Amino acid sequence: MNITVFCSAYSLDARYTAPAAEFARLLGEAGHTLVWGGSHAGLMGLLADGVKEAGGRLVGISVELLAHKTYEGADELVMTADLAERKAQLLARADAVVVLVGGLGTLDEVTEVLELKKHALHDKPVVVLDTEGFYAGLRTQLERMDQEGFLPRSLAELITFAATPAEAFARLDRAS
Ligand SMILES: C/C(=C\CNc1ncnc2c1ncn2[C@@H]1O[C@H](COP(=O)(O)O)[C@@H](O)[C@H]1O)CO
Repeated sequence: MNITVFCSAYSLDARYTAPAAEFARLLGEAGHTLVWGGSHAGLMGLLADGVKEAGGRLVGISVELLAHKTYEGADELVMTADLAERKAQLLARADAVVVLVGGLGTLDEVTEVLELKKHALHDKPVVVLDTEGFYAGLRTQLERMDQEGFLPRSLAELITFAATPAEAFARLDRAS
């Protein structure tokens, strides 16, 4: 499977990096392909290293303005003209989308994927690995949208939350 992962471009504390490394190992050992932003920066680089070391493939979707941060050693590298084109490619290449801890870039990517899913423009699984309850606030906000009639389909159809790398990985298996 091609698994698109959104995650932080920053170097983080071990309580965030360890579950990301574990998820990378699971992906690689299963022979999946990681599709990601194509950078060596922070958690993105750690993830790519882990998938590669465990035997997986890497497809990087980079963007002109961040070309200097490109990961060397991807099996395939796509250079896009702008962030919008990159987001479109990250989704187009995915069989499923996984969200690890991240900042505004990650939030931008996941909200776009959810908005497109809301409009039935795709139906790919979206799984959040909610390490350390990092996404508790986002989850609460989404649940309120669901409960108070702001969503055209149930939240459970749009996105699922996993507490551990193994749980996130198992959800991908069910998606294949
Ligand atoms: C860390 C720095 C620059 C590197 N920046 C990025 N490189 C590649 N991809 C990026 C970068 N910034 C955002 N992205 C995309 O958004 C997600 C990460 O953003 P976040 O704000 O860190 O969550 C990630 O999924 C990428 O696709 C500065 O030296």
